[in-house]
Order: sequence, then C-alpha cells, then structure tokens
Amino acid sequence: MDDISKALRDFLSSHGASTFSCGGSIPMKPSHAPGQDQHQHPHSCPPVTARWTGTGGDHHITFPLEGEDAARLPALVRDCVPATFGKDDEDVLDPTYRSAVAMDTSKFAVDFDPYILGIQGLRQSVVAELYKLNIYESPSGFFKSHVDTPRHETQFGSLVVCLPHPHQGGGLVVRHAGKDVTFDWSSTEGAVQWAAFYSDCEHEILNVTEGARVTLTYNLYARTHPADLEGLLGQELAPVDVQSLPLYEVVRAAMADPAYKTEGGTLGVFCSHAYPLSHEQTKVPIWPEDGEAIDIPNTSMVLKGTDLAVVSVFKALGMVVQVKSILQGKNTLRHCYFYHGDDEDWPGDRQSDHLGQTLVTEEGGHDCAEIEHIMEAFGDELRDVTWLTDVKHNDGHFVHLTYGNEPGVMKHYTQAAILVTVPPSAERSRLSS
Ligand SMILES: O=C(O)CCC(=O)C(=O)O
Ligand SMILES: [Fe+2]
Repeated sequence: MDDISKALRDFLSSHGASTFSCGGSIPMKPSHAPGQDQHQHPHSCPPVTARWTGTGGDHHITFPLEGEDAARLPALVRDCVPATFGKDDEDVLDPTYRSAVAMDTSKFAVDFDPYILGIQGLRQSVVAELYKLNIYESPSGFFKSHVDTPRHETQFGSLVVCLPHPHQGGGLVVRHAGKDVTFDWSSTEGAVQWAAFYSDCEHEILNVTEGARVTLTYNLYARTHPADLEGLLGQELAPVDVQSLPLYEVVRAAMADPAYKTEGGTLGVFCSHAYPLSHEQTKVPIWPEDGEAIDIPNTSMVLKGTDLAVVSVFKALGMVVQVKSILQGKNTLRHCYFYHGDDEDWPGDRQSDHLGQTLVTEEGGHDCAEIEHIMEAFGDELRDVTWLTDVKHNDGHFVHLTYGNEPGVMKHYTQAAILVTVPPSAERSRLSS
C-alpha cells in the first residue's frame, strides 16, 4: 500500500464514525413565564402547536400536552393515515415493516421553526422542507431499516424533530459504513429533540413500548454550492482543518517527489456516501417560493462527511478533483466496473472487482441496458485510475434502492468516486509551492 493510501485509510477510519449524523435538544420555554427566560435560554423553544382539518372540522394541539390538549392526541392519531413506505417502485402498507401513522403537509400546519435548532448557518445554506408528522404509538410503533428516498440532487440530509411527549423506546438508529448511532429520546420530556443525518444513511425506529413518539420530519436541501456547506451540521461535523491532516502532508510530499507518477495520472477514492442522481437538465428552479433558481450542473453533488473532507484535501493542494458516479448495470443492484481489456473490442459489462481501469465519463453513469447505450450517452473516455481505496460492493444489507420512505421518485442513489488528476511531475512544482 502506498503512503497516500495508508494516510487515507487512517483518516477514514478515524473520522468515519462521527461524521454522518448529529443531534441535540432544546429545552422548552416554561409556559407560565412568558418572555422572562428569553435571555437565559436564547435557544429555548416555545410550545409547538399543530393545526389540522380532520373529522368534524378544524383542530389544534399544543406540545407538551397540558390541560385540554391531553385529550386531543387521539383525534390527531385518528386523522392521520397508516404510514406507508416505498418498496422498489411501490407504495407499500406493511405493518410488519412500518407500524405508524402519519399526516402529510397538505393536511396540517405547525408553528415549529426548524432553524432555531442552533445548527450553524442553517438558514443561509439549507432549506428544511417539512415532510410529515409521524406518530409511533405503543405497543407496536416502529419503522424497520430504510433510507430516505432522494428527491433532488441537492437533498443531502434528513432532519427528525421529536416533539415533547412521554414515551419509552422508539430509539432512532442511524447506520453508515459499519457504524451506528442511536438517538434515544424517551427520557427527556421537557425538550424538543432532534437528529440530522445524511439521507443515504440507513436508519430505523425501534419499537415504542410506552406512550407515543410524535415527530416532524424534514428534508434538507443545500441552498448553495457544496463548498459552502462545510460546517453546516454543527461542531461535530465541522470540516477538519485540512492542512493539519497527515493525509494533506503525505499528498503534498508525493506531489513534490518527481518519482511519484512522473507521467501523471488519476487517483481514485470510492465515496463513503451514496448520492442522488438524475439525468435532468441543469437549470432547475427548485425554490420558486423564494424567487430563486439554482444552477445545478449535472455533475455537482452535495458532498457529505468524509467525502467532502477528502475532496477538500486535494483541492487545498491545488489539484483538479472530480466526483463521478459509478456505472450501474440494468436490473442489478451490484455495480459494474467497465474496463478496457487487452483486446481492442469492448469487453461488455463485467461485474468485476478489477481495480485497474474503469470507464468514467464526463457526465457520470446511469442505468443502461447495453454497453453501447452507455457509450452513446457518455462517450468512451477511458482513464487509468489508481484506486486508493477498495472498490465497494453491494451486499445483502444494502437497502438503498429497495426500502425508501417514499416510492417511485425519479431519483436514485448512486455510488460515486472521487477522481484526482495528478499532473506530470514536470508540471507539479506549482502545486507544492
Ligand atoms: O419519525 C422518525 O423518527 C423518522 C421517520 C422516518 O425515518 C421517515 O419518515 O423516513
Ligand atoms: Fe426515514
């Protein structure tokens, strides 16, 4: 293993755990002391009121439930519908996979402001779009492992806000790259509690054994360019100071060494996260309510966690970095790596763990029936990639394309790779200076 691979592995194994989710809690503002505690608790949360139109007319309920509100929860539950989820391309109601009720945003309004959560720079850089109100009741509320269905290339995360209401169980387990974090909100009733995670992370809600767990879910979209998202998800996910990383120093030293890739080449790193991808055209007015339209180049991905950090290291050294999707074959969740064989002809799609060469196009890849279609769509640029990490394979636990929280959307997740162009050594002096 060369020095860069080793430094990269060290970096990924030491930073991989804490960089895919974060959470916190905000104490409720005491309801009997209006205004008084404002200065002591700048981030305290006023009671949260939901209004909806349901059986018998208009209703409202305020959390935490006090006085008359205590009797209103059954009405809210009654006006919710059994929560479905996406399985492959279908909307499925299956209480053995998800047992909960939910209300769509078309049916209710809530006065909770997600931007008070104290997440750094949230309002400027993120659109938090309210998605659903969910209720998981004892004795059987739960939602098995799934990933949140991507809706747009700029969607990078999910936010779950747990309203203050007594319950037991119902832990939210978020998994990524063999690590997991559990957010257990059963013990604290005097606070709004929240968790945010990158949306391609698998998560599940454990059985609610007492009471009712009431949540608001939000889709998080990047408002601005990926680079501006650094530090977004709070302290824990703050970008590492790239120049202080051993990886930075090792890459810098390699670039300064004329013997390292004298002729130049391409380094490849398989991304830790999966990314939503579509083939839509570039100009997408996604926030018409704000009067804005964002230019989203096809190839731009809102990089997440360690992927962002790795890209930042190479960019900080002045290198050209691209992120490309990995081509996928039709009717298979396994990835295909296309490579040029010894023969002149295309080898066809081989599901292979071949590490030497891969077909990478300017546009990324997509599901194609035949290699010819891929070449038609994307051209036939071939690059010799030196992979610094192992090729990732899907395994039986990979639920990305199977269990979503919504079916049949136009986006899917794709595996991606970071490609770094290493100029010939004669041209590298400007990098290390
Ligand atoms: O209520 C929650 O904790 C999250 C629900 C969820 O994962 C979803 O709706 O996709
Ligand atoms: Fe979810």
